[in-house]
Parts: sequence; structure tokens; C-alpha cells
Amino acid sequence: TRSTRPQRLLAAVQKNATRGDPRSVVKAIDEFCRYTEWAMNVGDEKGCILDSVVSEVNPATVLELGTYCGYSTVRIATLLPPDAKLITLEFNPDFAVIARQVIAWAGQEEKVHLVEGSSGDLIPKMKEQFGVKSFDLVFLDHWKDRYLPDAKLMEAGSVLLADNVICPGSPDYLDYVRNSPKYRSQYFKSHLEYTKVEDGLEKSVFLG
Ligand SMILES: O=C(NC/C=C/[C@H]1OC[C@H](O)[C@@H]1O)c1cc([N+](=O)[O-])cc(O)c1O
Ligand SMILES: [Mg+2]
Repeated sequence: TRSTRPQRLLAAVQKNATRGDPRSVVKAIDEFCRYTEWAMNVGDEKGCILDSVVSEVNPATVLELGTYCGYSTVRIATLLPPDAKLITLEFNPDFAVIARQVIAWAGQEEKVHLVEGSSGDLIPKMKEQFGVKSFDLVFLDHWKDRYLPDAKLMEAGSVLLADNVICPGSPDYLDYVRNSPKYRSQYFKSHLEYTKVEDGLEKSVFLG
């Protein structure tokens, strides 16, 4: 039977990237998505904004919601110090299988803990299961209608960075973080990955 898009993306990584070299993995995925087959990675343009926010926050603990093929997982992990922890949640087992291999090819498996399941179920268990009371940074890139309910599950001192707040969009989340006194929110205008369509990242600092 025909391969899946994540399988073709992984094959491109294994063919074109150097094992253990995360930047070459990021470059191979971006080239595959730009010149061969679009895929819903945060991409190179928004990826640079992601990198700058990660570097600025310098988090000891990161939670990523929506691993997909592990592109942003690798980007974030590469910027973390060796003792930092990145937990990434993925609901789709077929995506998780691919993401584990992409993360391994990039040599980032030490810092990354990929957990399969739904964010709504797993977030409340973070404390007991992983001993993490709150995360320094949360990257929201999963189902857009889960951004708001999941943000409400995590109101305990994080910086939230959300992908796709314009396209596909998460209007209820955007309205909440921009108007709630609990957050100071900032929009980073960009484009939907590998296209000229407007999209952006919203960074929201929890004020307590
Ligand atoms: O749905 C998106 N992301 C959520 C992914 C949802 C699916 O993958 C993770 C989750 O387990 C679900 O199976 C998305 C969609 C577009 N898009 O242009 O359609 C662009 C993006 O950057 C996106 O993150
Ligand atoms: Mg996205």
C-alpha cells in the first residue's frame, strides 16, 4: 500500500540529513516540505520565531502539544541545555512512530520524552506522572480547538507559545489570552509554513 506523508518525510531525513546533526534534520524537512510535499511542521520562518522565544525563556522544562513528525521538537531540544526536559504529547500513534525516529536521527532522544495520548487526559497527570508541577514554556501546536481548554488546565506559571493562531486559527484561544488579565500577550506575524498565507505565533506570559 502507498506510504504515508510522515513516512516519506522520515525517508527524506534519513536520505538527506546527517545522523546526530539536528540542524541538518531541520534543513532536510524544510527542503522536503518546500520542494517535494507540504507538511504541517511549524517550518523555517515561524521556526526562527520559535527559536528566539525558546532562547529568551531559556526553559528547564518544556511541554509541546502536538508532536506530528518531531520537527519543532528537534528545533526546541537543540536549544536546551543537557539537563533540561522536553515532554511532547502526540495523540496519533502513526505520527508518534515517525517522530521518535526523526528525534533519534537528530540525536535528541536524551532531552525528549514523547508521550502518546490526548492532552486533555495527560495534562492533569503531568504532576504525578512526570513530577513536573508547571512548565517554563508550553508550545501549542495540536488540535486548534484544544488550545483554550488545555491552556485553562495549565494556568500555573508558564509562557505559552501558540502556532497557527491565524491559519487554521484558534479564535477562542486568541480572544481569551488577549483579553484575560492573567496574560500579557504578543503576536508575532509570519506566514503559514512554506506558503505566503498569513499566520503567526502568539506568545502569552502567565501573570498569575
Ligand atoms: O492541524 C494542525 N495541527 C494539529 C494537528 C493535529 C493532528 O496531529 C497531531 C494530533 O495528534 C492530530 O492527529 C495544523 C494544520 C495546519 N494547516 O495548514 O492545516 C497547519 C499547522 O501548522 C498545523 O499545526
Ligand atoms: Mg502548526
